[in-house]
Amino acid sequence: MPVEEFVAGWISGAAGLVLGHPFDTVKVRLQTQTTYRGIADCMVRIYRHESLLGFFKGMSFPIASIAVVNSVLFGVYSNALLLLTATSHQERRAQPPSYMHIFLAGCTGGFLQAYCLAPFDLIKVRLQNQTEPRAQPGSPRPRYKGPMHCAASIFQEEGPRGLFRGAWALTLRDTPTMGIYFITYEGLCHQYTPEGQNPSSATVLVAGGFAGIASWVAATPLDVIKSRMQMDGLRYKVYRGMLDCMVSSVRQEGLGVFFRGLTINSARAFPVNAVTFLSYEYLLRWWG
Ligand SMILES: C[N+](C)(C)CCCC[C@H](N)C(=O)O
Repeated sequence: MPVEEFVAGWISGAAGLVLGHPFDTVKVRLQTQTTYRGIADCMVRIYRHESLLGFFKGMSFPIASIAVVNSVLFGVYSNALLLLTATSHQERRAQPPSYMHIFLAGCTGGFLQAYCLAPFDLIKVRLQNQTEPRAQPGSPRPRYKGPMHCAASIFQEEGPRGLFRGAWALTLRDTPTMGIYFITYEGLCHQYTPEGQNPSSATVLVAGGFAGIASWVAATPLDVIKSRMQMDGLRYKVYRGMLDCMVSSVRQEGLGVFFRGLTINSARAFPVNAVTFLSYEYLLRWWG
């Protein structure tokens, strides 16, 4: 089994992650808290109240876990294509796989990575939603002191299953949309690359960027539900399940609730995924 894809997936994911985390924090706050009037208001208030560090809350765990998550995504995707089409990463330029195969391989990668991602994503969302400024004498203490404390508290208070809160919504969010992610990327690369050649850096950047945006547009409705389910159970349980969360969110806030965070997420998705795909492609070419 080719392991290069797993390692390339890990490094490229980490590069994208650091770049996108500040945007991600704003997105999560907009999706789960109703006190912000918009992106600018949220940014200004995070900066004033929590300083620049506020934007980087909850980042350490994703950095540690991206090794597993992105390497599973890219590794499973590439190896699934190998199974479906009997072509390696290099050979696929000359013999491009069908879109059906790309979609299926993407969905498989998305499905499997969702399970690895679920507990890490939950902890990230809980930490991102802590609005208290960094420890200053006399200031209110945040609920969780850090990622390990957060994980241990969830385990104690909500049981082992608590760590997988929102995992269903996350799996439903990622399975089809990872198919969309890879189809958009491969489709755009194919469109703008002469037969049999490797795509240029500019093509990879643009195709990666649009793959990020397209998949996030499709993923946003379930992303909102996922984030809300993850925050649920913290103090008291509001939702009886995913469907209940959807229905009561729409009842209270209208259909627009499904698009919360879409603008900031698209702005984040372009650079993050451009960098992710560029480093992935270059690492594989370098090793190949
Ligand atoms: C499929 N879905 C839209 C959920 C994610 C696709 C992009 C994943 C990337 N690591 C990022 O954070 O942007």
